Amino acid sequence: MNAMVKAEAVHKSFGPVEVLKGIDLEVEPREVFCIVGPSGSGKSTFLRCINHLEKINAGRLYVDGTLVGYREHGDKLYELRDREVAAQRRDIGMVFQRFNLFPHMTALENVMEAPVLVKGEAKAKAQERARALLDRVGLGEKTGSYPAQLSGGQQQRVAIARALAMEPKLMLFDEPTSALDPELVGEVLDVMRDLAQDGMTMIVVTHEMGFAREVGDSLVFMDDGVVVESGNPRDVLNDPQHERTKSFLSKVL
Ligand SMILES: Nc1ncnc2c1ncn2[C@@H]1O[C@H](COP(=O)(O)OP(=O)(O)OP(=O)(O)O)[C@@H](O)[C@H]1O
Repeated sequence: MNAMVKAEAVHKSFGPVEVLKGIDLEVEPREVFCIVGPSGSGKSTFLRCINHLEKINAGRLYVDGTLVGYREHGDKLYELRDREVAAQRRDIGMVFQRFNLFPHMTALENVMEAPVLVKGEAKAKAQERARALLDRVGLGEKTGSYPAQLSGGQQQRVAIARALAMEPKLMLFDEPTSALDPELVGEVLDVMRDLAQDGMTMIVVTHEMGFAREVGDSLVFMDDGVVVESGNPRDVLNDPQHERTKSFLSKVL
């Protein structure tokens, strides 16, 4: 079986600044793969490369065995057309730190939007699934609410339902709880835990070490654009081997 994500010597620079300096990793299907590390270490940039929001400069990045953003011919790479990129992106759901919901649409409309617009799904069918998804994230009573009428935790749960509406095979979470008031963090982590139990493949950039320890199958510690250390989350968090990991964890644990 293909790895769900495979990174081989992935490099990414912004102008002269090299942010990813050769990332190698593999995420297996159904795995909850956590990425931790200090601010500026390149965690978000790596997720954004998987989801076509950034283009890598060197190396290879695969999702489910398919090269991201390029077609390989011999040892040459050709950029994909927009249509092909859009098709690849459909398989990937992304949840950001800020919920990015459409403010003028209800929770239900936010969740239905992409299946109708992007996949051309019939409205009635999209609506039915959107209701079921909102129910699943505990918001069955809030389908008619606008984002401004919802708490941060509720908005983030709508954002998760919206990503799930496209039936992705991979979910990317970029610090999904770090913009929330502390009392709202748990409700979002509960939804993520539920997704993990359902077998969703998830890459989670997080500072929630409790979640990583409990729910994570693998964890990498990134610093300064490289993977410094990786392994089972319990092992890495309880007994870090590298000085940089030890120093970071001593500040956050
Ligand atoms: N579009 C961009 N243009 C220029 N520099 C960028 C761009 N995006 C990110 N960077 C830089 O890349 C570096 C890594 O940023 P990134 O957001 O990936 O780190 P991070 O580990 O996710 O940090 P944080 O935990 O603060 O979100 C930072 O120095 C950032 O300023």
